[in-house]
Amino acid sequence: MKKVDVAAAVILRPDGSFLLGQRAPGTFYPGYWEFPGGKVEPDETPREALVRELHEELGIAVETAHPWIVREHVYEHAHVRLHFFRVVAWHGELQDHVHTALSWQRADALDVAPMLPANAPVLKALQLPAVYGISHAHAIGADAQLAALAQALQQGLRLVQLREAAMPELAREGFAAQAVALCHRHGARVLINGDTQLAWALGADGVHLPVEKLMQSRQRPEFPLVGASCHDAPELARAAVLGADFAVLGPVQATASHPQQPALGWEKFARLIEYSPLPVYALGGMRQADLPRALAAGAQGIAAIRGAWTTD
Ligand SMILES: Nc1nc2c([nH]c(=O)n2[C@@H]2O[C@H](COP(=O)(O)OP(=O)(O)OP(=O)(O)O)[C@@H](O)[C@H]2O)c(=O)[nH]1
Repeated sequence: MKKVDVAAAVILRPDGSFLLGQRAPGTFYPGYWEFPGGKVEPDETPREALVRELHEELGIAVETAHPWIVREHVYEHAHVRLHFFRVVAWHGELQDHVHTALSWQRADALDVAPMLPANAPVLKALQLPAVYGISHAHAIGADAQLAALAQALQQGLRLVQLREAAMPELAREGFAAQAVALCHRHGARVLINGDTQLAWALGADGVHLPVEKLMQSRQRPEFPLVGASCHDAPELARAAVLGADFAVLGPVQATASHPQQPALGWEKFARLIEYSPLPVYALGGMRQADLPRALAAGAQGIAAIRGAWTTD
């Protein structure tokens, strides 16, 4: 079956809600909900199609659209390749010309159904925040890390990785137990790097797979959330095949924590994730100030070790 490229828009409001449209009678999957968008014409880029479709369908002019994930799905009528964009700025009054209804929705509290079958993983990706904080208690000490974690959670951090393979086992378990409890008190999700058993024992939300574990795993670990560390295209492909929820790719810039790894730079980062079905965080020397750059490159956001903690 021929592949059909489609541009799809996650039109986001500052409160995190996004727009869905209900497909009209007489189309494929009538009554199903979808992200606004449509087919890419032969002479268009996906971005150009996005701008045209949103103008035609909704009467709005796109100001800022970040490329995001690309997902393929085989329907009875077509093999579609959906190029998702996150539209964060636009102007004009919303006037729907093609749907039965429009609705602003939140990924964690969807109250319209059914969604088009290709879109379930997209809703899961929409629940990921822009910043992924990675602990380094082994370097700064457990108490300092817990204090920094508490402060970052207070300031809105919602996704955390405990990356403490370098800590002695007992100390690591004690630290992780406190950190998991602290994250959960703040409604943040927390993943344990590399240690499935510890993640189970502590009731963590998932595991984060270091590269060796990613390449060895035959099956997705059974957790609500699975992340994976990647440095190149084969590793990103492996994370997608395994069914991870997101990947971390780096180092984008040279860092003190990984001086031996050559930096990718933003251009190569953007090229590597151009067709990624998974959301990807940029890692390596990242600070809050790098977030706009990361989003423009197509990232989910930034993953930071030093840059996530304000008190070290
Ligand atoms: N716009 C949009 N299309 C989606 C989404 N998810 C998804 O699988 N699709 C598929 O991508 C294609 C979108 O094409 P379209 O909206 O331009 O065309 P259509 O099938 O409604 O009819 P058409 O042949 O009259 O253009 C459809 O096959 C649709 O099922 C989504 O979230 N938004």
